[in-house]
Amino acid sequence: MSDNTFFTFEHQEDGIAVITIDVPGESQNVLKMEFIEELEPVIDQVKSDSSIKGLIIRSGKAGSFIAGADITMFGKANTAEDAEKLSTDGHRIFNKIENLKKPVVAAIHGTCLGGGLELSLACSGRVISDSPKTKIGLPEVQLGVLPGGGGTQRLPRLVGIAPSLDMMLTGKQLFPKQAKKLGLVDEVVPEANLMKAAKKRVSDLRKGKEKKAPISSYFTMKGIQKLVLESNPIGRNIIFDQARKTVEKKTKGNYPAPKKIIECVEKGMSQGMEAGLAIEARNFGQLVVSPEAKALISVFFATTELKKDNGVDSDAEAVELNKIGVLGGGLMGSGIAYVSVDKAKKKVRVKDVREEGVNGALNYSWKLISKKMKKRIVSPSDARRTMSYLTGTTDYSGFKDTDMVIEAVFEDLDLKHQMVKDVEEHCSDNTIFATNTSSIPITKIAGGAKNPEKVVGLHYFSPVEKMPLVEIIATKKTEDWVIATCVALAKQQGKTPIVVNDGAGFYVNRILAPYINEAGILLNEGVAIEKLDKAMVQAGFPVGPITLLDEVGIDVATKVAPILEDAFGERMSTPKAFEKLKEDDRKGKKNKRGFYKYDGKSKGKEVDESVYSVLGISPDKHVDGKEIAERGLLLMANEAARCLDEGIIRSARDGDIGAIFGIGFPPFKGGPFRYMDSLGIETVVERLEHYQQLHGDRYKPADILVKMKSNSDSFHS
Ligand SMILES: C[C@H](O)CC(=O)SCCNC(=O)CCNC(=O)[C@H](O)C(C)(C)COP(=O)(O)OP(=O)(O)OC[C@H]1O[C@@H](n2cnc3c(N)ncnc32)[C@H](O)[C@@H]1OP(=O)(O)O
Repeated sequence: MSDNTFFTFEHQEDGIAVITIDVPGESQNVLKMEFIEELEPVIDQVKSDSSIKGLIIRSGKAGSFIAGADITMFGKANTAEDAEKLSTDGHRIFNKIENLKKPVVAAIHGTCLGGGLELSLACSGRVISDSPKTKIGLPEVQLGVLPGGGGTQRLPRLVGIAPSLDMMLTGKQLFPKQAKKLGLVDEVVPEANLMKAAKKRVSDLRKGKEKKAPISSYFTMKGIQKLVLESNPIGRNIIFDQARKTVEKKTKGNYPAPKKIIECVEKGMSQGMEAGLAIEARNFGQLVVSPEAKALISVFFATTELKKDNGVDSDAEAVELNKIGVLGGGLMGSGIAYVSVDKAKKKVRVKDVREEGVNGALNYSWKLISKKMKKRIVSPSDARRTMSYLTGTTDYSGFKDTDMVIEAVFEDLDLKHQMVKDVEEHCSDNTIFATNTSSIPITKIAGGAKNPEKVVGLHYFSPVEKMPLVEIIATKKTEDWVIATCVALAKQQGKTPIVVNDGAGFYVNRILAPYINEAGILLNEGVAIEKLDKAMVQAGFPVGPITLLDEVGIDVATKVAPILEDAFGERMSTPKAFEKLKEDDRKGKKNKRGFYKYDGKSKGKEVDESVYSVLGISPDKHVDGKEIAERGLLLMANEAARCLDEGIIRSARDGDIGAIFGIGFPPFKGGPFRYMDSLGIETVVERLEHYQQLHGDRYKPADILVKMKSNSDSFHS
């Protein structure tokens, strides 16, 4: 047995050699350059040593095969050529593995992502554990780069062009059974049998019993048609054209990586492996140094940091929550109950004043859980067990032993005060009272509380099961352990939490308001509805501001607006357009009366032109889409800067993540603070002043920006 820094190499008596990867000082195995340098001579040794009949590559870490190339290496590459070399060095060693005339089997348990999967694709066989910890995929696109370890070449050759594009363009991670079905792996076995299965595969490969990986179900199940489509140039062109169209529709040209992935696969399939690898390395190099990749990588590291953050400046510890009460079985309450039972595995008791409300909440969870059951992500017995955590009531029975109660009732201060009183009466003195209000300051809700130190805001976004952010709002009195407990719960619910201080609109709604208001002002000036939406979608938001208003509800927005106007004055005043539409009983999608038509007759999305007559305008004003986008982005960023200055958010990092995960701020810009940094604070101030002269003081640059401009500062180092 020989020891290396990154792995041990063991030549066993049965003639099989085993490499056990265990990168020191890391919880996940990651591929570093030094690892490649260490591995190369060992592969040469395997090749030349005739007593070695086959090789198994496995991990020595629990729950992590290999999480990919070490992403920190990307930041150290100063030029595209530096980054290209990372890829070509990887290619050299992976080619050596592929070209060994001996079987090499990857024994995979735990995360097998990016470069980790690419290493295993260079092997002649792959066996994986059936553990829920085992996930397999090429997530590089989410970092703004592409699989640079041969993935764009080996994956399509193994599973087919269309399925490989699907994996690489979405970055999706597959569970073991899905990977097997796709033909990506040969065998799924219990973790305890992994090495036994790997050895058997080596032996079978030696005997020629298993020359090839099983044919992907993509070919076997969907039939010969697809095989024909992929095996001739005309058919392949159809697939690539379709992929390009889908990518363009989704990315609006804002993300360069997907296009380059398609190019790599296309060239590789038509010009051969060598040419494919060359273009892969070149494209990888260019992407690594692109501003989009830098922004997306910053989002990855910010999210990773937040996983370890307890949300407070002290070392306060979260208390264990055994049972959670949820007040209100509406959309938000149902969603909160679902993530609490299904993800956080907590006992949950839902209370609603109406029986139908309780049933609605239980059904909501059941629908989502049975969907997972149908997809075989959970077994029927697991699904039943999860549902058994969830119970309902129309009174406070079963609330005495709740450790936390989350209220999700109407946005009415008196009602919230009643909830606080009820919880004090029916629960214990230690029960945390969390409110899911999106607009009422938490300090006001805590006003009449006996234990205001246990009152906290827990602001989820709709739909709860999909939206990744939770805003945790602390008042001056909220105790640190209460905040730390909410942070821990949100993480268990699969969310990324940011802790903010109490203030009108908290953080997310506060920065959203001027952006939405600007759309209202432009609309009132005669800019067409679809133009406003298109400009922001083109800029990288998932939906435009007007569509968002229809989704959230014009009534809801106009309820939050006066709170913000009271707190911040004229710069937040509600545009006349929204008031007029509210008077016209337009609530948006929910009452099928909004900016768009919801009559079921319109083809696609159609503007409800009657909005213009309600507003007394004709939509013929021309404002360039780029200007619309810049105005919205600058107003949002300017307000974000004020939030940082006032201590509403704890850091620029939290502000970036809050905006991306809560609003859909374009991830390729890295969040409002990275956006301002990338423009340069001087430019931000100049652009705001330019619009201030044209449109008034709502564009006045935040004090912090003016200060930063004179010191040539940036938010992130
Ligand atoms: C050439 C190639 O094609 C290019 C590539 O391979 S690019 C990389 C592709 N891989 C990825 O994108 C995976 C990124 N990692 C993840 O998604 C998640 O970390 C994970 C699912 C692997 C594990 O998640 P989780 O268990 O919650 O652990 P998490 O807290 O995120 O990570 C643990 C540690 O591993 C680090 N880490 C994980 N993957 C890493 C990577 N690829 N590079 C560097 N560090 C990584 C994290 O930064 C964190 O470090 P820390 O403890 O010092 O803060």
